[in-house]
Amino acid sequence: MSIDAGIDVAVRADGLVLRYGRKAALDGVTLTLGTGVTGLLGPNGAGKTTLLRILATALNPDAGSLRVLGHDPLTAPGRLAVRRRLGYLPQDPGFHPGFTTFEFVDYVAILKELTHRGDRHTEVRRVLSAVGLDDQRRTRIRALSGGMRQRVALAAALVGDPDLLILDEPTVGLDPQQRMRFRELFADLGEERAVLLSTHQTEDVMSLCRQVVVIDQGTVRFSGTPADLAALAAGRVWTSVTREPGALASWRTGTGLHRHVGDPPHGAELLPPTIEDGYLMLVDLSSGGAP
Ligand SMILES: Nc1ncnc2c1ncn2[C@@H]1O[C@H](COP(=O)(O)OP(=O)(O)OP(=O)(O)O)[C@@H](O)[C@H]1O
Repeated sequence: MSIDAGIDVAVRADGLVLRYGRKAALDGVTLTLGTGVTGLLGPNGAGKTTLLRILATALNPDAGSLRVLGHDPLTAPGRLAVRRRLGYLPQDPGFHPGFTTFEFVDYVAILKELTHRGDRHTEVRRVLSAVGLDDQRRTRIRALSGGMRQRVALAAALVGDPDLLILDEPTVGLDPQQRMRFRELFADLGEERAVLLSTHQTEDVMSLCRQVVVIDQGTVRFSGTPADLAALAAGRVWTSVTREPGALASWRTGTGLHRHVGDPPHGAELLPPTIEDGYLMLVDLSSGGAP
């Protein structure tokens, strides 16, 4: 992909601010996204959906500058150019429950300016097949399970083979087999384009993402590789038979032993850190904590 004046950059955001009333949901977010899958982690209310909506041109920031696919989405022509090359899976896709799966994705394809009926229907079949919904084309959306609806929403985001995919919690509600399938799909998609996905699943980030961005209270707390995120907790994860009240986080695992993240006592039995441990070192646990 060579989108931004020959540079492999899909998104360049600088100092994005978005306020709801007096509360800043984003308080100066700066980030760069290139080809590959980037995971966006953060506690509930951190500003993930707000950021994705701005990148997807559904919301204008109050301050800051933005380039998406080489265009300025804060101008009308720039916004149109971005929308033509963007796939967006919002948290609430606004399904019409009376539509069949095919009708809904076809409707999205019409909005995406696929005007030739035959070509459009071929594209709709392609994306439904990509998400494993060949057999549900004629099923009404109201009759689909939550996980299947999620697949319909992803199919809609894939219409037109976009250069940038913005996915708001795409694996929510999926069973482990489907999650694995989605990971394969995202990894394939990320080979040639930029994919940004927000998630609370740290395993998705570990197994899939080239880059991970952590936001908390509207600011970027970390940007780097998943391995670098895990490394933040190196030497700070340990196990013992008893609970440690002084740890940042401490829980009894299925083996009966306790796992702790924080400052280990002298002589503690250290464990290799996961990205969840690194994440716990970053976010303010009093604000909610879970990724
Ligand atoms: N339309 C709105 N009006 C007022 N406040 C809002 C609105 N949308 C979001 N907020 C607030 O902005 C902050 C960021 O919300 P956002 O939905 O971006 O967080 P998030 O990281 O996506 O959370 P989650 O993980 O729970 O989906 C939260 O404090 C939220 O309450």
